[in-house]
Amino acid sequence: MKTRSPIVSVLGHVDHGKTTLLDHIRGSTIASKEAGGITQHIGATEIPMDVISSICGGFLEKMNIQEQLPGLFFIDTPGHEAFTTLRKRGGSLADLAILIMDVTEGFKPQTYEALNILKSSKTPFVVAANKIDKIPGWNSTKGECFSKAVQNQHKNVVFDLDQKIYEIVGTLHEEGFESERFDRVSNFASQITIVPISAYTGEGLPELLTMLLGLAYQYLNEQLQIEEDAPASGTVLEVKEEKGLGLTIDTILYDGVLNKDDRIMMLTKENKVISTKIRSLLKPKPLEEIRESKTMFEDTNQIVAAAGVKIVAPHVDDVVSGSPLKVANDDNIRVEDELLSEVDNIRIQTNDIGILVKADTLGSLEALVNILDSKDIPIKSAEIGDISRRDIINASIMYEEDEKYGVIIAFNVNILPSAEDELNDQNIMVFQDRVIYQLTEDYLNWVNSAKERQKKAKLASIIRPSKIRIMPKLVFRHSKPAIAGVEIMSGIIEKGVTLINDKGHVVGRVESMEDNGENLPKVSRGSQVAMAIGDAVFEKDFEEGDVLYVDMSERNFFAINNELKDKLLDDEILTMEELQEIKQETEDSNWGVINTDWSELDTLDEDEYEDFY
Ligand SMILES: Nc1nc2c(ncn2[C@@H]2O[C@H](COP(=O)(O)OP(=O)(O)OP(=O)(O)O)[C@@H](O)[C@H]2O)c(=O)[nH]1
Repeated sequence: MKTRSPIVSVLGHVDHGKTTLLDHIRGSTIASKEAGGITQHIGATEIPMDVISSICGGFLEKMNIQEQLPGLFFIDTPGHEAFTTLRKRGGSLADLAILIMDVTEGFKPQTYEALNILKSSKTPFVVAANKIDKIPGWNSTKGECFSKAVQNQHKNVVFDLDQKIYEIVGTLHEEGFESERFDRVSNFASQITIVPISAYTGEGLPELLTMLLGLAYQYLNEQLQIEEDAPASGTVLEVKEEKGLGLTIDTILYDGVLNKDDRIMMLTKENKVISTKIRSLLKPKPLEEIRESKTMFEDTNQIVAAAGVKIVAPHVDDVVSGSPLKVANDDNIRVEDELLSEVDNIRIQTNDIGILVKADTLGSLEALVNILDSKDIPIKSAEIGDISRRDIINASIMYEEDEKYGVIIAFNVNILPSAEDELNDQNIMVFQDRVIYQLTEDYLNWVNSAKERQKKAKLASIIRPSKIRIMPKLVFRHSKPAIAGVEIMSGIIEKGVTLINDKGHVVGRVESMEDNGENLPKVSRGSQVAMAIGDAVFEKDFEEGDVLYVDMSERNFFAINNELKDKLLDDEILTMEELQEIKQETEDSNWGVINTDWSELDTLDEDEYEDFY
């Protein structure tokens, strides 16, 4: 057994300083070469303990931390959001995390997202409140520990910083975490530590690294014990083409040992297990040698966790980023089962009806599905890979079931050209964003605004009460259609409505209304227009001087009562009452008496809705 370095990932919003922090940590360690320097891995950087001790000065002793760990192993997060969701068996690939934020900006969408991911993967983390040197009046000293640097500041500057820290404490509290500035933490087991730093000047880095080590000692004892000669386990970061080498797999090993002649198993985008034999194991060359030889990598025969390694092997085209990687030299079936059970672990509950989800890696798919689940958004299918024509067709089938599920939520994937064409022909929505949590928000906002739009459309289609009078001596045409001069006596009348007389008989449908040669779609009280009434015959269906009412169904009547009544004018209300009287006398003595709630209308399907109108 040996203790490996804890794997640390740096998460945070765009531009809040992830790269600068990692660069600074690397930079300071390169500078302190005599202390042993760093090991550059594929996709990661390892800082040995003696280097950390030299950066942290007396802090480690002060914290009473024994030097038991080989160092800290930082995954190179920047520019690759999917890293935030890399997983290993039973949780996140990272054992520890730094949640970094710009102290002058506080929480931003990706900060919330990172926090959610840390919460759901239960990864212990430290908050780095970065860019303290940007606080107006801050007096920087390169590489200084925060505890000393803060003594060099004017009291107003310290006050400013504290205000900002307390805002972060407040937001963390709302998100379910108790936290404090590291030097005021009373209980390390229940409070998250916040370390003010500048990734730029290096201020506060000693404390940041010390706090990480503190977390490692507190939480990670067993997790870090590995068997040095056990077959390796790892997580695939990326499959990528490398000049002269073909397809290679960048992998982080978190357990065991990988040998050059090992056979390995990984998962494909289709969740199938592939088995392949390693051709070569590569690690980065030291910087000076890269300059001389221009080749970036060197061969190695064996590599022990924790480590980042580039693997050259055939048949790896379909391997998915985030896939587990395992050595399978003898008991292939067992290893295959283990891999498949990892996929099952990503518990994706699918429904008959729901949205489609696409993501680039197993980890990001899992994170996305978890967030959608927590918001009770049903998922029809969740898959890795670009959006294909088949996805668009499947989403359009869902659209037929329910408009709000005719949707694809996609993280870090592209729309294939053939799918673009199909998409143009369909009504479905594709949501794409680099922030997982933003995708869910956008989708929910869209669903809500669609509901609002539907409601507005329903309101707009309610027929309003209105009555008209056929003016004497102004019947211009007797039939097909009958055309007469009319006066609008109440309400607003729209083209297309049906008119009835005071005996409840249908007179005809308003085909058009005209005034001074102008065609009018709707006309309001007091106007006089020439009205064409289809199917009506003068002196059979209506006479000069007749008062005619706009006809409506009983449900429309209730809809007005429930939704529009306070918007009606007195004369319109009167017209409603007159219409009700006519209906009660001619159709049903209870017409318009038993009210049905409008909200029921929201649950009507299309046919019922048509019926209603
Ligand atoms: N003043 C100051 N600027 C900083 C500090 N840390 C980072 N910056 C600047 O902020 C900008 C963004 O920093 P990055 O390190 O690239 O941020 P990032 O989080 O890696 O950004 P992405 O990789 O795009 O997500 C750069 O211009 C940095 O120089 C800091 O402590 N102080």
